[in-house]
Amino acid sequence: MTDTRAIAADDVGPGCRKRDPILIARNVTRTYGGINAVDVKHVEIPRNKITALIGPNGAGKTTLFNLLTGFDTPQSGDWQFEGRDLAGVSAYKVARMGMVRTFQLTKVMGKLTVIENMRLGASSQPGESLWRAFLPPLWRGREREITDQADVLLAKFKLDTKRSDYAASLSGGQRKLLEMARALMVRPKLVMLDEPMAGVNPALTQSLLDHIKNLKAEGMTVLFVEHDMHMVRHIADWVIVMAEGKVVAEGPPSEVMKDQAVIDAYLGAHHDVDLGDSEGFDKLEAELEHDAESSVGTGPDGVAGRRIDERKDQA
Ligand SMILES: Nc1ncnc2c1ncn2[C@@H]1O[C@H](COP(=O)(O)OP(=O)(O)OP(=O)(O)O)[C@@H](O)[C@H]1O
Repeated sequence: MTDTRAIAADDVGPGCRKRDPILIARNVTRTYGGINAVDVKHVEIPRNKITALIGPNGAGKTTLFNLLTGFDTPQSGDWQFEGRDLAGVSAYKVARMGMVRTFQLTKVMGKLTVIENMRLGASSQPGESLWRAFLPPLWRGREREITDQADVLLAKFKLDTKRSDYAASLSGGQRKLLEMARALMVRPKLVMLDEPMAGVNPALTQSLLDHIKNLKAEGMTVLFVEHDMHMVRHIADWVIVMAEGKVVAEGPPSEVMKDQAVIDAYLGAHHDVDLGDSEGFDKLEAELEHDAESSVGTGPDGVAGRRIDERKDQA
């Protein structure tokens, strides 16, 4: 059933409190030379919603992703994921705690096969524990589990036919799918996608959109950076806008696109972005309505291979 309760806990605006935040960040700053790449006083990401992080080039979106996921270190600030402090926690551990991210330029390993890439994404590898290494039945069992989970995901992302191909042979869009599928190997709670649609051909765009919507349908939270405003309007429940390192606006997509601070932020750097036009958006809606590929609501096994009854137990 769709959750129609308000996302914000108080007045909607930059830095507003959420009814049920999964991630809370305070006073996070990062400077490069004299530039304030990120200067975020307070931001909260709502649980089990799709939040778009938008803003003109150089606004600090990717830097904020890097800081929150342990790929970069801020000058100041603290942030909690599911109530646990993450400042100083390595990227590897952040992912194992259930917060994963993908990159603007995909980081799949070209010289490994698709299935090998998937296996690398698993939360614990058989070789990681010394005593397990001395007990072959234990690590063989875990290896089988990892491979089975990877195969389920590859089938869902329609990459199963590419299983033994080198990742380098995939198209840009397929690499994005592989990176997303690999991120799901840790059965995350929060999935952060940096420009998931960039460089993806129109045939795969619909499939990617569906996968993002499926993540939410299966109980996950999504935070994504995107420049395509029609995509944002189509799938986001909430939009956070950054400019010059700060959060300058946030709210539901239809409201945010009308916000003067957002229009001003974009007019400086992004003349080509059409924030108000709904024609393209309506066309996209119509196309997706007839999208036979849509897999929202598929069977008891979700995209992440976690059974729906299992997720209900955790709720
Ligand atoms: N490694 C770095 N060294 C120096 N400056 C950097 C570095 N990374 C980011 N910056 C600067 O920090 C600011 C924020 O950059 P960032 O890439 O986070 O913006 P963005 O909103 O993700 O932009 P885009 O939409 O173009 O990806 C920019 O002024 C950028 O030049």
